[in-house]
Amino acid sequence: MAQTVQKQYSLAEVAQHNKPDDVWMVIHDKVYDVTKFLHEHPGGEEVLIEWAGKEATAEFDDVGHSSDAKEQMKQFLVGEIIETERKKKTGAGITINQRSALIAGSALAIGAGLALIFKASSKK
Ligand code: HEM
Repeated sequence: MAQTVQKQYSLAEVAQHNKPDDVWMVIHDKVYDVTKFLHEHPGGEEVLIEWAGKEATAEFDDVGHSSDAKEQMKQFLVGEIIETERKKKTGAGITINQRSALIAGSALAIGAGLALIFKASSKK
């Protein structure tokens, strides 16, 4: 099947679909219309309504949705976020996952601290 060009939406456009009878959301820079899925969502309709019109990537990932869920969400795909507003930049920008940067930073700081302690104790 040929790759179709996805419709481009701004975050502001998605934000207008924020009512219980019109629920869009952004997950990994893709736009989903989950209005018809609300009643079927195993995690309940409330969470979907709560994130209506919003960027719900972190929340979606935090649940640890199954590959079945990821397969299922494809049928609700209506487009993608315009390139300038995407979290994951392609081209000039780099992908920064702030959480993993924080973890890596802390690990580095702990490592440096331990190295100092070892250095100090080996001087004795
Ligand atoms: C298109 C979007 C979504 C689809 C297709 C989807 C699909 C599913 C499916 C199939 C499950 C059952 C468990 C699994 O297979 O992983 C599930 C559970 C769940 N989902 Fe979603 N989901 C979507 C978005 C979201 C969002 C945005 C949130 C939170 C803001 C959310 C929160 C939950 C929760 C809390 C559960 C229950 C987990 C449990 O009981 O252990 N989902 N979802």
